[in-house]
Parts: sequence; structure tokens; C-alpha cells
Amino acid sequence: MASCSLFHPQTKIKPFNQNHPRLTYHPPTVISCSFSTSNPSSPPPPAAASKNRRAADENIRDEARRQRSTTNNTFSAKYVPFNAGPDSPEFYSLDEIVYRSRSGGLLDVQHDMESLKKFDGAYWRDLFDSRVGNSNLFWAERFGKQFLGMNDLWVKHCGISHTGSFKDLGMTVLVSQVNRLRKMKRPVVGVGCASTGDTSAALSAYCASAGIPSIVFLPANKISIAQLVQPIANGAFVLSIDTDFDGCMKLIREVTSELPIYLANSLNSLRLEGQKTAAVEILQQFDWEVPDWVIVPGGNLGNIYAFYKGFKMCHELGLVDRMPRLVCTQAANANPLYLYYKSGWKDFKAVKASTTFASAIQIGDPVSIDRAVYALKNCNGIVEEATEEELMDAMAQADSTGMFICPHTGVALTALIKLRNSGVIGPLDRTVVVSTAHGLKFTQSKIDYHSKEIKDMACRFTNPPVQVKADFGAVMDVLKKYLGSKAPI
Ligand SMILES: Cc1ncc(COP(=O)(O)O)c(C=O)c1O
Ligand SMILES: N[C@@H](CCOP(=O)(O)O)C(=O)O
Repeated sequence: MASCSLFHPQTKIKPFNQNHPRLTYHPPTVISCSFSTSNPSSPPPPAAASKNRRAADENIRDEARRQRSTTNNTFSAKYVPFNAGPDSPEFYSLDEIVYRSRSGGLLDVQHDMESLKKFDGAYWRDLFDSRVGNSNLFWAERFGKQFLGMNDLWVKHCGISHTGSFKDLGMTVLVSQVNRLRKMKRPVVGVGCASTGDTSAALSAYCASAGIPSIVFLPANKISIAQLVQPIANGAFVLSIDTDFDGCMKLIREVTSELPIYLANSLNSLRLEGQKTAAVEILQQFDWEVPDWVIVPGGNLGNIYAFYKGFKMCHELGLVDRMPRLVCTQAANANPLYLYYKSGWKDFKAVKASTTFASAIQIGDPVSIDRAVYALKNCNGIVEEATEEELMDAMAQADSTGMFICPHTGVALTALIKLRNSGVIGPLDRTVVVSTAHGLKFTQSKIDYHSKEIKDMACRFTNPPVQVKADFGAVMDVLKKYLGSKAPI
């Protein structure tokens, strides 16, 4: 949660709402999670939105039920082939169990934008403001000023959430829909995913809360202990498989086409509808001012598209007047998007991803490659990469200024450092780095770094504990030496 001292002086930041029902199941229609259902034929003035606000003792599900019964809701959404033209006849109800288009391509959730546009930007802003419930947007004052000469640098801590990563935002939507499908007696016995640790954590928690079986495929010995224990503790059926994430992903796709297990990876476009709300949160936290840059670490590449979609929706509905530029950044050990970008988008090749401290993005064959390319091309985006040393140093430097970030956020900060040093990102540019998971999930990498136990890595920013005898004189000696090395304030 944001404390006053972390606020940027010129920015009105909306407070973090601790009572936000992150683990509450939203009503079935995706759009009704976020939007009011007033009669769209006569848009109410902005102030009227506040009349729709739910009372303090009403949860968001009850509010949606009440509004559906008293208003004429014509909003709708459906699956369409990804990037299909307006004339494409192919579409599916959100109640169908479908992950691919007829041609085998990706799907996308398409909202009836014409209905939504009957309300103006002020209306939507007011409605979103009435439902605020954000993860922390942290003014990275020290890191920005000390290392980059920037005064307007922010870190969006999506990992300060129920299961400790941004996956919670999408999983609440997906599991809510599964809940609905099961109530409709659709053949869904369980929900499954392949995972590098965060998707499985979110899936197992939300399924456990809803009483739905979850099945997770994990690459053996390739995820952190903290991530492994999450689905175990939440009662998921955990398969530790002797392959990498891409191997697990292939298997879960085959399995979900044979068995009544609903696929929870971001190949399923429902997930991205939840994840895109992080973009809305950022805009809302800046009081609907658009940042210049948003930097996102990429692996399976659903999230970069989710951010694009969230910003695009806010632009199209008039909540904001422009789009930020997006930067997607990968570990150099797992960099198929980066190589594709460097080829001038000419030659995409999946890679065999090597081990990286950013283990959650050790992915060589991202399912959302087409979505990511679309997003980046349409916002003048950039792709960067980070070596192991760069990402670990960036993480250590950020931690030394009061953050406690994950290595993936170190990957994103490395992109920022490179783009700032090359002058692409200017000193006055308002920049948001997306922190995707909680640092406490990745303590082993920090221990390795601060113990200087990483082969071929200088570990330039270590801060190891000092071993000292239980003796007053010895303690005084080390303290005097330490204080002598510090300049007086
Ligand atoms: C912590 C973390 N950061 C970043 C990513 C990358 O997100 P995406 O797969 O949507 O590109 C993932 C998952 O892949 C993750 O778990
Ligand atoms: N980092 C992810 C990898 C799978 O991504 P998804 O968004 O397609 O589910 C994880 O935590 O499993």
C-alpha cells in the first residue's frame, strides 16, 4: 500500500484499497466485472455514475446482480479470431469451451465497443474511480534519481497480490467463468495449466476457493521452492514433469483437447481480459494521465498484449487521449521475441530456452507471439533483453533503494537502464516499470547473489552479512569501521 512518503509530489495517487475483493468471484459475463449496466440509449452525466456505486455492505457480485435486474444491459462480448477483420463471420460465445480459431490461430475477446461508446470517457472514469482497488504504484524516487537521473519513474507492483504475481488479475476472470460453466452443467471436471510457477499458484488458489479441482504441469526442478509449494498447499494435483515449460505447455494442450480439463494458460484469451485491468489501474493511479513508457517483462507474451489491450480500450472509450509506448523485455537466455524484433520482424524462430534466474520467463516458444507483435507494432513499441548479470545487478540495485523485486522485474529494469543510457527514454519521461511477481518468491536467487556464489558473475552490488564474535569489543570494531565508511548526513 502506498504511504505518503512514496508519493511523487506532482501526482495525485489513488489509495490502495485493502478491502478489494480480489478472491471474490465476479459475475459470469466478463464485461459486468468492471462496467455499470445503465441504459446505454441515454448516457447519464458523469455524476450519475456515483448513483450506481455499491453500498459499503454490498459486494461486487451483488451489485452486478442488482443492476442486471433493474437496468437494460445491452453490453456483450464474444470470442473472435485474433486480429480478424470486422467482416469475419467466425465468433463464439464466451460459454463455449474453445481456445483456437477454426484455422488454428489465436482467439481474442471482443467487446461490443459501440454499446460501450454510448457512454463518454468521463462516465467510465467516474465509474472506475468508484470501484478503485489497485496494487501499489511505487514512486521509485531513489532508484530513478540515483541511477538514471529521472524524477518520474514508477514501479507498478503487480506482485503484491493474493498469490504474489500479476496472474491473479486474469485468473479471477477465468475461474469465475469456469464456475459458471460448471453451474451450467458444462463438461468441466477440472482446470489445468502448464506453469513456470505463477500461473499455477494463482490457478490453484482460486480453484481451491471455488471448490474446483486444479491440475498443474510444472517443469521439474525449474521453478522456485516458494512457487512449488503454492499449488501443493492449495490442494492442486501437481505433476512435476521432466521437461521445460514449453514441453509442459505442449502436453497440457494435448491433454485438454482429450479430457474435460479447462485450459487456464493465457492461450485462453479470457485470462488477458483480467490482466488488462493493470493498465486501467495505472491510468487511474495517475489520475488519467498517460505515462510515456510502460516496460513489461515477457515470457509466454500474453501480458504485453493485455497491457496494450487495456490502454487501447481506455483510449477508444475516451478515458485518455493517447497510448503509452510499450517496451517488452526478455532474458537473453530466453529471447525469441527479441531476436524476432532484431530481425525487423522478418524471421520468427522458437528457441530452446536456457536456464535463467528469471525462471518464470524461461520460455522459448511463446504461445502469444502474434499478440505481442501486434501490440508492439501498434504502439511504436520496443523489445530489449537482459543478460543474467545485468538482470541480477539491476535487481540488487533496486533492492538497495527499498524495493524487493523479482528477477523478472530486474529484466525490465535492465531495459530501462539501456534505453535511458542510449537516450531513447528521456530524463523527464514518465516511465512505469511493471513488477510482475513478489520478490519473496525468489529469495534463493538473492541469496546466491549476495553470497557471490554465482559462477562467472561479479555480483557488484552484494551486501553479505558480517560474521562477528559475541563480544562487545568485536561488535564495536565492526560498527566503527562501518560508520566510518558512511558520510555524515
Ligand atoms: C513473474 C513473471 N513475470 C513475467 C512473466 C511473463 O508474462 P507473459 O508470459 O505474459 O509474457 C511471467 C510469466 O510468464 C511471470 O510469471
Ligand atoms: N510465467 C507463467 C508462464 C505461463 O504463462 P501463461 O500466462 O500463459 O499462463 C507461469 O507463471 O506459469
